[in-house]
Amino acid sequence: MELILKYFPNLSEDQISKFEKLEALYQDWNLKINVVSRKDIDELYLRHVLHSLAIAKLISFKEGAKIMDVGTGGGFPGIPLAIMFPDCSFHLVDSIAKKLKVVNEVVDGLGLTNVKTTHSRVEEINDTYDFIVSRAVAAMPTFVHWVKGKVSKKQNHDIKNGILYLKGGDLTEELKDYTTAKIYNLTDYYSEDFFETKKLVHLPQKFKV
Ligand SMILES: C[S@@+](CC[C@H](N)C(=O)[O-])C[C@H]1O[C@@H](n2cnc3c(N)ncnc32)[C@H](O)[C@@H]1O
Repeated sequence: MELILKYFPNLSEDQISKFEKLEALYQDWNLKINVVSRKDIDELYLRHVLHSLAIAKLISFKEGAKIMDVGTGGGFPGIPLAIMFPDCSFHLVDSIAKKLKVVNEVVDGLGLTNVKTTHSRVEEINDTYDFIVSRAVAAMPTFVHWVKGKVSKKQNHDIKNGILYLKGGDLTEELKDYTTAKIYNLTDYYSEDFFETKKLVHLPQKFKV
């Protein structure tokens, strides 16, 4: 938890309490339904919570913003972001029901009221969002295809609506067709070795003018 406060020192008491509760909730639920690897559970705050919150280093979602987390798995990056931005609504989607069982239990355990979950492939979701966040789900061309038409055209933020994707490694090849993509190195935000190769990609939605 000190790790979170190191980078996000202005959390409210309620946010601190929710972040603190995450560890016990995931430890408990992960024993019943394995959604997070053993090694990752031991380093939950580094590998999952802080990593998810890299998005909050780039953007402060405004009150009322709608965000979808595609392929949320055990709730990342959606749950840490929902704690960080209590005035925004988060839609966490995954195609595997047992993962969402864990997410729903964690959401209930925390008393989070700004999270909705749907068991579905994202292609079946018919709604629009200010931002679509994700981590480790599909290569960018596939992902872009899946979420086409799901980004709202009404702009309310300092950066353009679109995709915010947490990715690792060399992205040159994967992003070569996306000339508007902006890549942020997580080492600009965090000093831990874990983030050395990690990146956040912002792909603004293209709009006809
Ligand atoms: C490697 S896991 C990543 C989970 C989580 N985002 C994380 O970083 O811990 C990929 C997740 O994407 C989900 N997924 C894959 N394709 C999907 C699709 N088309 N629609 C919804 N979820 C999908 C899988 O069920 C799986 O839970």
